[in-house]
Amino acid sequence: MRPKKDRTAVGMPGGVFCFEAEEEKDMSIPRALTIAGSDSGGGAGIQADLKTFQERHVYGMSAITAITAQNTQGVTGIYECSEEAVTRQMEAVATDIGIDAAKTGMIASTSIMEAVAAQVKKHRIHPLVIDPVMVAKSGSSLLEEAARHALKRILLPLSHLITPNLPEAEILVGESLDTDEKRKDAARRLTDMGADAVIIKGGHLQGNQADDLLYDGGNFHVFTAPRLHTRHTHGTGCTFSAAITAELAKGHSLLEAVRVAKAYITEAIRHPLNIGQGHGPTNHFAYRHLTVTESHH
Ligand SMILES: Nc1ncnc2c1ncn2[C@@H]1O[C@H](COP(=O)(O)OP(=O)(O)O)[C@@H](O)[C@H]1O
Ligand SMILES: Cc1ncc(COP(=O)(O)O)c(N)n1
Repeated sequence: MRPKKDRTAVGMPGGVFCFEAEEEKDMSIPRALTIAGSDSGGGAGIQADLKTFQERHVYGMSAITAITAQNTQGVTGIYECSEEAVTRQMEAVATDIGIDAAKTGMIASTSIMEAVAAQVKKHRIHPLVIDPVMVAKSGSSLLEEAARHALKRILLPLSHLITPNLPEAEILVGESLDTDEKRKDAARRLTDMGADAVIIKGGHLQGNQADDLLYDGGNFHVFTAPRLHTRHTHGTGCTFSAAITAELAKGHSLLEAVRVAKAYITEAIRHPLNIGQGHGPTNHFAYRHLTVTESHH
């Protein structure tokens, strides 16, 4: 791309300049869609997903299922979008731009799940990562109680990967998962219910490790990281599943996608931004700095 001699760009503070559009050339940037709730505080949901897509060099698009009034201290309002609003957003991006991979986050009701599933099938959206968001870290419910069963029936069978945290996995299989064997069995059962693959995240485990257990339908893989002692873990699950989705959009294998996502989320937690007075967000700049540092050695 060539720098453009553009009067609006030249002379902007910070030496900003823009590039001439190469209209006829397919830039072939991978495109990823997030179907999730908006977090006004910018730490979780749509905002975390789009920041992650951008950092992973993927073109990000969104279908907003609900607007939450939220900050690092909690959720003060939830305003659900209509099924029509969700359908039209998905239809708009699928028919024009195209989707290389998609993820779901907060989908609060059965009727919106049905609308999402219809669009996924109609436009053959694949691979689809399902983050079965149920309760915010601050304690607010983000999924109607009655819709928990619908999530298993409607969304789970469409998923290339489902990414429950420990409490979500326990709800999905209906029992406590306090041993490695039980977690392995739960992962197998979730694939029996229709998911191609399952990763049970380790953020809620006891102990010094935050290890995630992946079952790819044939084998188990454990992605390890030390438990980082911080209260700034708002949006970790959203960030992790968005990073996996971004790598899948590039055509990478599931194992490679999870490997990159685990490194990304670990750095994003390791270097907190200290934003807000409660549970602060993940740091999307951290992995960039890590890779830049690595390339200098
Ligand atoms: N304190 C922590 N230290 C290191 N990794 C963490 C920590 N908390 C969460 N993670 C990691 O962040 C990712 C998201 O997990 P988790 O927090 O369990 O999801 P959720 O946000 O859905 O509850 C996983 O890879 C998990 O291992
Ligand atoms: C809109 C929205 N989506 C997802 C989460 C879950 O994130 P967390 O469990 O880190 O609070 C959230 N709080 N808000």
